[in-house]
Amino acid sequence: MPISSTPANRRHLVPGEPSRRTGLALLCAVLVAYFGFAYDNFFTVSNGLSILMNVSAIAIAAVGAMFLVVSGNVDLSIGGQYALISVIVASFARDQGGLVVAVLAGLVAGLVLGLTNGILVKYMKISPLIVTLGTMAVFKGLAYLVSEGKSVFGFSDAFIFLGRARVNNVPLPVIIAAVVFVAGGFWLLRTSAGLRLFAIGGNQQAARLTGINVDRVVVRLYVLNGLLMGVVAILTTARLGSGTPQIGTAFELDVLTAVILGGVGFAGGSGHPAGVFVGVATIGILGSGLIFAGLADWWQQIFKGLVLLLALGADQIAEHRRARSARDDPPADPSTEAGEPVAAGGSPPPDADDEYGLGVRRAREPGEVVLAATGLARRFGAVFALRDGTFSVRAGEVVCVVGDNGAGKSTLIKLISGVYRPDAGRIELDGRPVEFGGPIDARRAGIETVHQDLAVCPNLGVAHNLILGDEPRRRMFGLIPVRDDAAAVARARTRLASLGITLTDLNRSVGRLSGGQRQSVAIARAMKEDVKLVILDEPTAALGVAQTRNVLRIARQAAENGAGVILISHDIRTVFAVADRVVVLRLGRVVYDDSVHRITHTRLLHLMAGLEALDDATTEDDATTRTGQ
Ligand SMILES: Nc1ncnc2c1ncn2[C@@H]1O[C@H](COP(=O)(O)OP(=O)(O)OP(=O)(O)O)[C@@H](O)[C@H]1O
Repeated sequence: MPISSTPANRRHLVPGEPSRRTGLALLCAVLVAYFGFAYDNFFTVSNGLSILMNVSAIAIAAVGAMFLVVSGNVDLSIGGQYALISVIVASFARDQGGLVVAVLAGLVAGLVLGLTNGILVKYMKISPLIVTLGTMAVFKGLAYLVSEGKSVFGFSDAFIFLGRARVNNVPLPVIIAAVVFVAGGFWLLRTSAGLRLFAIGGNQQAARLTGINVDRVVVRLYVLNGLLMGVVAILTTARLGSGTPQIGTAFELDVLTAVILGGVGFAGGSGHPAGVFVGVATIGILGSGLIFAGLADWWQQIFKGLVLLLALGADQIAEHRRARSARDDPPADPSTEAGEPVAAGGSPPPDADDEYGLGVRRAREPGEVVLAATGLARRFGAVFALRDGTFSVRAGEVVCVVGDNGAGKSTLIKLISGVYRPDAGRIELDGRPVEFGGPIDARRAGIETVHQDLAVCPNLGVAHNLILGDEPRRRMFGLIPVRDDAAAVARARTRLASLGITLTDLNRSVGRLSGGQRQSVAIARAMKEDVKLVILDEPTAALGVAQTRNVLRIARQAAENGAGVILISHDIRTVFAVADRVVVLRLGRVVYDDSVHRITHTRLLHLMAGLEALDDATTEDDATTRTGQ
């Protein structure tokens, strides 16, 4: 797939990977052509309006379903919600007689049902498929219970008018569906909240680490979905003049088919409202055409089921093609993979210990202490993961923390980045004691962590990944708050340039970058303007030599830009290539903390492995060997 470059003045970047299923729009065109030729009355205004009327319910519900599937969730209970809300609305419309009361009852019912689904899915940590399969049955059953299995009718004219009113001969439900669809599509593509749905669908953990409250977003999506089902049920009940528990049978089949047929990936993280529009149109035309053909209900079910299977099959093929093209794509910028190290102040010849040839020259003297950890301890049950974590990091300094497996490195880092609370000891940031209730607190205080699993969203572009959680915004027409992608690109360019990273296409999905480039993006994201400390957890673990060299150069540059850097590594060569100081952990204690110039490879290995007893005085030999002085 050709990758377009990102013009600096592009005002809008589409989030998520393209669906690669635009071919399915053809299905819609073929159906229209076939039914149009086969049946004389198919291409009439009244049939067009009747199709629009019939799909208006699907179109409104498809907006909620699109949001859910993009975020990696699903709601199978919408048919049950449809039936239950319909009989509730009908009961209120009949007994209370008032339009407002019936509408409010429908919206409140939708809100409660959506909230129920959201809470069950998120806080009970159950798969959305299973939860909503269960609630589908419950809601359906309740619809029969509430209505005693009968249709509820006898509404006021005002209520019936809501479903049957026309504006310029266009039914009101069609107009409402169009407004909901356009507003929903705009919200998904153009706002920060919409971008976050794609992020959650692409990598939920990464989204969470950028500070997005994933649970809250997902619960809200289910609530919104319930509200939209409220709108659908109100309009249909008013139009039909009755509420019945049979309504909504196989409705979820129609809606999900439209959404998946329309290119929304079932795995989450991709999709476009224009595709969903085509999906909805296809379902509407197919439904109408099958009625024209005079086929019985069960044939319609069979056809729609087959179309859903076709859509899911196409989704699988599209996923496969996406993965293959990501594998086959050349790195976006070979220069960032094999580029020569650029150290501040020029590139001195690499010394003997600098096996990566970084040629680091410290242009800046370490500044004030940014982080001071004293006596940090943490145990898990009977296991002392960390007994005495005492060390400090200065601004502009790279401190490598090394140690054998189980030495306590990750625990130390998790205490500093707010993942765990220490059992004992204290952390000072810029000379002030701090206590973190969670990672978000640490990030707010200026501590950024690049985790080993990178925590980037592979389905989002470079610029979108860099701004996630702190998206620049602007007001469209001075009124509507939207994401400011031009500012996002500008911010991304500045950030990448400050670290010497050259990626020209900032709209390229991060999943299509090489491992080294992905790591560079993750580090760049951590390098916020006000960052004080950057923690890099094994940043070169899975990289080749050229990529490792590049990532280490970027880590070094982060320090040269003024941040304190903690780098966890198992690789001794990394330590000597990039560190100012090295901290060795052994069995939960700091057993060495000194300049990298005062230790040899051998002694460092011995300390890590516990082969050398703690020796206060670093031997003269060691120091001489390393520094060559
Ligand atoms: N959540 C936990 N529950 C129980 N034990 C834990 C937990 N986290 C760490 N430990 C234990 O604490 C010790 C230190 O673990 P830690 O992960 O901090 O070491 P590490 O130096 O990062 O190791 P590695 O290099 O293998 O990742 C180990 O014995 C580990 O099994």
